[in-house]
Amino acid sequence: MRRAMERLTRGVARASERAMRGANGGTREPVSAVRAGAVTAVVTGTAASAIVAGGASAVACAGESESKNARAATEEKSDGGKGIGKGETKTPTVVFVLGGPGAGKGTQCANIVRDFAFVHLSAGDLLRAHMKSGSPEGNMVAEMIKQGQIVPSEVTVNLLLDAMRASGEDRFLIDGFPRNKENRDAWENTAGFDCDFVLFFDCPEDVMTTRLLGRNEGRSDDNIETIKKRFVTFRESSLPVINYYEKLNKVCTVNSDQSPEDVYAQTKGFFSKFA
Ligand SMILES: Nc1ncnc2c1ncn2[C@@H]1O[C@H](COP(=O)(O)OP(=O)(O)OP(=O)(O)O)[C@@H](O)[C@H]1O
Ligand SMILES: Nc1ccn([C@@H]2O[C@H](COP(=O)(O)O)[C@@H](O)[C@H]2O)c(=O)n1
Repeated sequence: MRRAMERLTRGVARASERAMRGANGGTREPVSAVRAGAVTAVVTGTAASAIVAGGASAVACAGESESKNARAATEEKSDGGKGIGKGETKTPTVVFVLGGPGAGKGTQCANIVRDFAFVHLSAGDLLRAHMKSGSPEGNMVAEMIKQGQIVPSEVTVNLLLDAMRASGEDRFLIDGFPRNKENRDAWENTAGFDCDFVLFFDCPEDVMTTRLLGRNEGRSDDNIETIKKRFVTFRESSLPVINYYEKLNKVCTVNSDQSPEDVYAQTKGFFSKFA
């Protein structure tokens, strides 16, 4: 684990340099990854799954209650981890947790942590803590969050790696990451291992809007103006990432337009192999 983390840290500087050359806060993702007709569906409030290409795979994943790819990854890991990463004998288990703003990612991660041996790392929480530093970089992060924009990957990946290292653990729910292609590239170029699977909470925008406006945690981005911007960022930059993993049959989709209990009943099925 330690060697994997040291390698991650070395690699992140190189990847960040590459990513930062073209970084613009999350608008570089090709919208072509999203099916054309579906964009309208999202604008009108249809659940995001309507625009994720390869939806059949997601249904298959949900129907199985355990991702085929997650199982395959576990089988590889139980074989000493050979073939994962670059000569590492042990790699962390990572589940990326994605979904629109207010879809319920944090709420469900808390449930998973209670019942399974995972560390929850929220990219948004790490960035919010970082912005309180008052440093120039912290101020930049504060402004980008207020505008609903995606912070350059160098910042986020470093915060995640530091937190992973500090935990001393080897199973992580990484919530709200990767949020765009730049995030994903930075991860791929540095980690040397991919996620086991992506847990995608799918929820209509009108439902998410109501939840965010009722959250009442004093967040600078839980206001209607920023919420609209966050939805645009999600559609344009984050859904293509889900599309990408969908094509790899790695997405486990949960309909999060249900009570928290019902959402969790569906969610925990994907973690049975970790019990
Ligand atoms: N299934 C649900 N039904 C109703 N309310 C919910 C549900 N899940 C979460 N909430 C509430 O909605 C709000 C947003 O939930 P949460 O913070 O978990 O979402 P999130 O996806 O992590 O959001 P963000 O991406 O903005 O951090 C919270 O106030 C939470 O209590
Ligand atoms: N990978 C990420 C994750 C988050 N952000 C910024 O933080 C904001 C809040 O994120 P939540 O997951 O807590 O909703 C988000 O809108 C982004 O501004 C980011 O840049 N990169």
